[in-house]
Amino acid sequence: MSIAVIGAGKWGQALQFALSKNVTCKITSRQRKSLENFVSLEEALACEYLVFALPAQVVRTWLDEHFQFLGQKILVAAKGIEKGSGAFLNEIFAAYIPEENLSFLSGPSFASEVMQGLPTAVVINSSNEGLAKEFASFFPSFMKTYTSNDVIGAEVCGAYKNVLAIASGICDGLKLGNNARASLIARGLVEMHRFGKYFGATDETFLGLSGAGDLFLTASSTLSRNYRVGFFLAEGKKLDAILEALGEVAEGVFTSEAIFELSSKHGIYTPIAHEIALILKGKNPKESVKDLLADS
Ligand SMILES: NC(=O)C1=CN([C@@H]2O[C@H](COP(=O)(O)OP(=O)(O)OC[C@H]3O[C@@H](n4cnc5c(N)ncnc54)[C@H](OP(=O)(O)O)[C@@H]3O)[C@@H](O)[C@H]2O)C=CC1
Ligand SMILES: O=C(CO)COP(=O)(O)O
Repeated sequence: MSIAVIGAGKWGQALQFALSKNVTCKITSRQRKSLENFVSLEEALACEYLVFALPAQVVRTWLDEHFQFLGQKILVAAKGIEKGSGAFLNEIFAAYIPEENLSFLSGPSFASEVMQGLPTAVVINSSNEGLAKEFASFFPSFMKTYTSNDVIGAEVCGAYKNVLAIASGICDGLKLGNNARASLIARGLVEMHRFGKYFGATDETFLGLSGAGDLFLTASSTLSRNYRVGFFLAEGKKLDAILEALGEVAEGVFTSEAIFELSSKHGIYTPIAHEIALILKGKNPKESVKDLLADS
């Protein structure tokens, strides 16, 4: 079998590290990197299995410009909802790849801890159970893999938790305390569930690794890029400067806009995500706290 990771960022490198414990895993990226088994894009695309670790917002353009379906089996490792269109990643990929060849990775998984071989549990989500189990079999023993057929739920959880992580970072940056952060995360889980159910997600996904697990991880750790964006926003730093200094993607910034658009269009009550979108547009975080506390 042959497998390649597309996108040699933090997550792509971590996934290659993990997969290489069991199989020879190639990797390719826009900029050449001195990594073992770094190959050309053409060689990567010729592999039977592909793992996409590109930022969600660039996926559609990348597929348009580079992808040719040759029967490859796909694991999408990105987390986000496309701003502008409000498209989930399964919708974007479905335009290029048959559903039975598509799977999606979710769950609490910081790249930096995977790179240390620390115990991690993830979920591989697909309508094709056999495909999910195939990809699950490639992962090493320190990564416990579950499978699920709730693709929508996994995608909503992976994307929405990034927005809630920004909210949690703001909470801590404003020094609002542990009560406030716990309440915010709990109410955020309710809101994420409400949003996901509207699009057909399954209840238990939100109580598992994809939902509560990834939310608890990302909303309570400075390892999260999204949490750090929120923390620095609360300190009064400008978003552009924060992202420049971060040097890595913070998907919640873009997914926040997508959720704002989708919730407004479909009339879904998502007050926390709504306030994060307003804060990212310049609203004073302290005003958002007052408005959330006043919200009935
Ligand atoms: N980091 C983590 O802990 C985790 C991240 N994820 C998700 O994985 C995805 C990638 O995140 P991560 O790897 O951390 O991000 P990074 O910012 O570390 O890396 C982004 C990667 O995407 C590539 N890239 C960026 N823009 C383009 C473009 N326009 N065309 C082609 N390639 C592009 C870059 O290529 P190059 O370097 O060659 O320029 C880089 O390799 C995100 O959706 C994230 O939410 C999921 C779980 C954990
Ligand atoms: O998705 C992640 C952990 O599961 C990574 O979160 P950040 O993108 O906020 O760093």
